[in-house]
Amino acid sequence: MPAEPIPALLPETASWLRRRSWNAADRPVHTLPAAKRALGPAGTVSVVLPALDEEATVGGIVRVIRRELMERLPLVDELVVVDSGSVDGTAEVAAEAGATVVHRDAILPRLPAAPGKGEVLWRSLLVTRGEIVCFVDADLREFDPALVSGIIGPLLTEPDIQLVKAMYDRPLETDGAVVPAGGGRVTELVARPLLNLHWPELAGFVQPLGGEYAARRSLLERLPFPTGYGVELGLLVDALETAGLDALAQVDVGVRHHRHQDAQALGRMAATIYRTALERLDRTHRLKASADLVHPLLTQFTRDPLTRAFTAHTHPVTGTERPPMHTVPEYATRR
Ligand SMILES: O=c1ccn([C@@H]2O[C@H](COP(=O)(O)OP(=O)(O)O)[C@@H](O)[C@H]2O)c(=O)[nH]1
Ligand SMILES: O=C(O)[C@@H](COP(=O)(O)O)O[C@H]1O[C@H](CO)[C@@H](O)[C@H](O)[C@H]1O
Repeated sequence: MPAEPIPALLPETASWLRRRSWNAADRPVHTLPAAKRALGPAGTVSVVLPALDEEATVGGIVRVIRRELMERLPLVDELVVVDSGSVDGTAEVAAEAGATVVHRDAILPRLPAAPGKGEVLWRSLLVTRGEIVCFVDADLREFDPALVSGIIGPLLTEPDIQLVKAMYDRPLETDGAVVPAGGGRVTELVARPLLNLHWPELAGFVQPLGGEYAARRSLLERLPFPTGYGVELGLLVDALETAGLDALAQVDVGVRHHRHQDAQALGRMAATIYRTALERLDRTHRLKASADLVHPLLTQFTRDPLTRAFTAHTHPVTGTERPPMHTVPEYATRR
């Protein structure tokens, strides 16, 4: 029995992985201010933290960005926390740490704010000035400034790049227990399968739902923003359709520690993401009538223990099924 051929990524996705998947160390942070200066106004950078009840973590993130990427190295020009309707001390803590804090209701008041992360990311474009906009979640712990400088780097040095996603290990850390690479549950169970089957060009993204990504304002201002948790999948798919795969990139920035929601909350997130995907499948006519026209491969990533690089593993997604048993002749004569 000949061995089944090992399935592989789409050629353009494999090529993309070789040319557009980097490490933060590829662009040492001390070299970036010169690249920024050379760009002039096109090199201005705004960092935006969407924050809903993040008083426990937002201050630490703001302080590190200010100290490392505004004071020690002039990389970031403005640091804005958009308060998404917090009822805790998020606004006070963020302001005390040195961020500009804007409440979502103060932005475009003629349009009442919808609940959700995407809503505040969208509104942030109205109250920031940078030509490069970098989104960072406000629930991160042990925040490493490379999560910002790593994804800004390509936008300061590669004119053709328009959007850069961070990639990182995502340990699942709950109640003192740590499951290495256990995080990104909606990514692994919903988003990655959806993207692989319907947008296989994007199968090379290690963290398609990651909350740390940077993009040129000239791209972001042309894209719709799903107002809830569909924003990451929506922006990634729409950036592919608008700018093309070669305008997208990802950078390995190490590890990301964040607060984890429970399974019921992630179920609501998954439903929103699935709906966001369905709307785009319909909009771009990718929703194939026949199931055998979806791309039948799933590519997952693990970090190689020796090279420490993310390594792709591609698996077939079988869609075969058997006919109703009553149509099988032997069934009628069975004893
Ligand atoms: O309605 C919302 C929901 C979330 N967030 C922020 O968006 C980021 C990511 O949200 P969350 O941590 O809930 O998502 P997870 O990382 O658990 O998927 C965090 O900074 C949240 O404070 C927000 O601003 N408004
Ligand atoms: O990637 C995921 O599966 C979810 C949940 O992560 P965990 O399972 O709690 O580590 O987290 C992401 O998804 C959200 C929706 O796109 C983003 O808004 C978050 O920034 C991101 O952390």
